[in-house]
Amino acid sequence: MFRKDAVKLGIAPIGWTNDDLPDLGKENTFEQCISEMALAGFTGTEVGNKYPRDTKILKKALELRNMEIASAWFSAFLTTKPFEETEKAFIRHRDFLHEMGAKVIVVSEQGHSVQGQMDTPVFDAKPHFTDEEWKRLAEGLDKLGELAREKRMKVVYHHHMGTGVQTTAEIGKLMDMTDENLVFLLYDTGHLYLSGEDPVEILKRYLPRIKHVHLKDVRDHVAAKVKEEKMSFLNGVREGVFTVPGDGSIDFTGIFEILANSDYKGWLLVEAEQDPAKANPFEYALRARRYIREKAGI
Ligand SMILES: O=C1C[C@@H](O)[C@H](O)[C@@H](O)C1=O
Ligand SMILES: [Co+2]
Repeated sequence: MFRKDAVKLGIAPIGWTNDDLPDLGKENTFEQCISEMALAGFTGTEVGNKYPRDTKILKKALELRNMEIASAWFSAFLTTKPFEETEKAFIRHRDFLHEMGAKVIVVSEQGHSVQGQMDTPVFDAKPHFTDEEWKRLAEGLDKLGELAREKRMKVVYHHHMGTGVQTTAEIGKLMDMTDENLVFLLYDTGHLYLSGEDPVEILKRYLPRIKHVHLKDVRDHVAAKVKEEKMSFLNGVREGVFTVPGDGSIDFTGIFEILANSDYKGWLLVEAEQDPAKANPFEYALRARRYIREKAGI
């Protein structure tokens, strides 16, 4: 059983409006999105591009609904651009999140990433970093980790389909090459399962370094189609490869048990990008909330 004060439940706006596929949910407003999140029983969210960037306005809208900001995605380009470019953008992002009260900063290396390319087959064309790129990535992440620590925050690295840090071996290499006190891991069930990794094994292995969790489920039959038809990551999303926990093929029982019996403290954040015209986001948020109550007892 989870300790009541250990975890908070959040949900990402990506089921309502998808920043990577802006036509998905373009009709859904920021207010509708956060109101439905709160109504479904969540108290936190990540930041989508419809959210106001003025922290006063954003805080007020969230406070009215008893919601808070858990974190927000940051794209790093440590392998392909001068460090200073990533550093400058990171500091702006960090300060915004700090002002909003978040404790973790989601970072993903987007150098050579194919996750945003509409026609690149995600299973065939993921990048592989050279030794030099690994070094730049690890050293850069340590520096971002130090910048986060200045504000008593943590960098949580997001392994991701279509990027250079996707597989078990790549996650292991990143964990080995970075400072365990500066760079932490974001555990995203959907990306691990879709990639063919064992989510339970990764959870057990890196538990002390996991400081943020994305709960995402995968529809097996769509995943098979994405592979066979050489679809891109985004076309896979459009096709419905991801869904909310309990609606796909991942059994979350063991995952919840391991987290509940560990020292994990932080967010469990449902993140299920799919077409809101096919999967009503409010309805799916309610389903996710019910599943978490049944399986995790919270
Ligand atoms: O955390 C995430 C943020 C999204 O932009 C991304 O593409 C999604 O798959 C994800 O896991
Ligand atoms: Co995620």
